[in-house]
Amino acid sequence: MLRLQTKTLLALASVMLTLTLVITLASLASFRDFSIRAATEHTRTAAEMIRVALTESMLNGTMHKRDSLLQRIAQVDGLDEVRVIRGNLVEEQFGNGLAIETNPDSIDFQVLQTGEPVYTLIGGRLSPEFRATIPYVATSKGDVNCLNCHAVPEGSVLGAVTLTASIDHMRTAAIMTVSALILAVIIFALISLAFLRRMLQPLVTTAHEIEGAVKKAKEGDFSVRVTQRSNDEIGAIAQHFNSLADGIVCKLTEIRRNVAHLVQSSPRQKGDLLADTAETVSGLVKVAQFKQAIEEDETSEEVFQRISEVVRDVFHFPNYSIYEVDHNRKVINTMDVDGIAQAPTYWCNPDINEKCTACRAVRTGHAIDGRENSLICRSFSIEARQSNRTYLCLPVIQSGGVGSVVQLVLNTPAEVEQAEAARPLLESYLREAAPVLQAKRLMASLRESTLNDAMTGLRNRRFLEEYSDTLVNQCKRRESAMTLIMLDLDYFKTVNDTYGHDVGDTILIDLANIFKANVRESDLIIRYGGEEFLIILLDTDAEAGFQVAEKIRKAVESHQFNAGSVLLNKTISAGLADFPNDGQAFWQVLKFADVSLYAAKDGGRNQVVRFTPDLWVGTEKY
Ligand SMILES: Nc1nc2c(ncn2[C@@H]2O[C@H](COP(=O)(O)OP(=O)(O)OP(=O)(O)O)[C@@H](O)[C@H]2O)c(=O)[nH]1
Repeated sequence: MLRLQTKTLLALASVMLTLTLVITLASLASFRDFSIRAATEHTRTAAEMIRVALTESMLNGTMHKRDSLLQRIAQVDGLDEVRVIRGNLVEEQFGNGLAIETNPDSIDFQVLQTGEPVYTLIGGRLSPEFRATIPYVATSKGDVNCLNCHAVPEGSVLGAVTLTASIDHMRTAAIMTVSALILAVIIFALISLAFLRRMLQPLVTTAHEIEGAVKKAKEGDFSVRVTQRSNDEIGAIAQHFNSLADGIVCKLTEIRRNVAHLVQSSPRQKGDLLADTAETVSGLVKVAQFKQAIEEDETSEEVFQRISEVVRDVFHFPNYSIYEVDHNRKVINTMDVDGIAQAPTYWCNPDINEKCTACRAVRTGHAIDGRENSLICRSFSIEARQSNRTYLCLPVIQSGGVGSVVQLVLNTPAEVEQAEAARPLLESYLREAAPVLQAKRLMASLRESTLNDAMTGLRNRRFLEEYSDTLVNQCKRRESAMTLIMLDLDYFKTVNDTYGHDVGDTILIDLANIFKANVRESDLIIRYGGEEFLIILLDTDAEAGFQVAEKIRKAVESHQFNAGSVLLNKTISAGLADFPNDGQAFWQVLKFADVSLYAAKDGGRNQVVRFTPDLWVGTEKY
């Protein structure tokens, strides 16, 4: 690439060279023209003088001495040869004349014939000479009447004079003049070049400095400044460039400060300030989009799935775990392993699921970095540790406690480095996820509470209303039956009346525990009304259900309820019906269980009555 200064100087040098050439050629041409004109005039004047001298010689009768006259004229400085040729008419009148006058060459001959002068250059390039051959024409109109002596017609050619003059001195003079001109132009060119170079120096240096600074800026280094060398436009460019660079650095620093505030740590700078900042800002934009997405998610499971996608797709970690600490802060649920939702615990000892304090991140609330010492958390999988893997566990703090943990399993030194770089942004994602997870958990527990009975911890009637369709569908899918048992404490009112409501509540809680102890985990126990309960035995027909109901009845009968100062014995009555054997609609079967309960009450209490169609005499809707 040609530099600006070189280009400008080369352009000027070319202009000067062309100018020199033009001046030289123009000078030579005009000089040649001038030389020829001057020689023509000189020779014409000399020819006229010779003609006058010869006329005078004729008048004075000294024509016979014309040879010496011509020789003396030829000695005049600048003339090389003077020769007179007689024309035919003169020879006819006065004879042949001198020998020299009778031997015309081709040019003499042409002039004698035409009566027109001929001017020409002869002698070649080395010693050029100018030759002029001029005719003498007879006239009666001048001072001397030629026709007085010459018996010729008016206008006849009497003869011709040939004059030869060297123009060597003129050529020397021309060369000297042109050389002087060229020298002057060269000196002018050199002075101009030096002046121009000096003029261009600040522009060129400033341009070089700006070029270097822009190159560095492209690599993200905005620290280079340009020296202000003058107070003209170049100086202004340097000044503007510097203030532009200052402005960029200032704005970028401000953006980085804000970004650092947002990610709560200084983003790593790899050298390119602009690219690093752009990368971090686009990372934060993704965090904001992530936040918006999880806020609109319905369940915490969906949020965990999005966190999993971030770890896998944004940060490109193939191996990781996501754990959720249960709301009672006792157990940990494994939400995701390597992108598989609800997968069994893989990268940690499964004991952490049962005892959440075995997870160091949950226990301490700090990030646990296994890179320095992989034994810092003993729950990390032994197999993984033996295969030189390490880990970085980041706790997600929800309402002052650890709500979840994201564990990165790092397989290679490159992944370890990658984790270090990714950590600030990943923690930003987790910070955004924390309140959303907390809100989802709160919503879930609120919803759970509306479906549960606060006193006994059993499901309530609202739960049954929401869940009955699912139950029916399950039954149909499995082609199995379920038994609905309605239960009611006998003479419970007297307990309240005698010992007060608190004792009554304690008895209801004890009763719920007896129910729980006598049915399968998969069965449903619902507090249906005040002291009325519904037990739904899944995959159980009425016959088997009756046995369970009996077992419960006996368990209650034999239980001694603590009424403060005394122990009480209480009994229950129960009625049961079978879905779908007793009825095709759930709420119909429930009604049948209810009427069976009333039959049990009517039958003397402390008994279980299985529904029979004769018990249903009503016609009302269920
Ligand atoms: N302590 C307490 N009592 C309740 C609760 N819910 C309902 N009860 C009481 O349970 C009693 C039910 O009385 P009744 O419907 O007359 O029935 P009962 O006295 O058990 O007699 P039978 O059912 O006919 O054997 C009422 O006194 C209610 O106030 C509760 O949550 N706690």
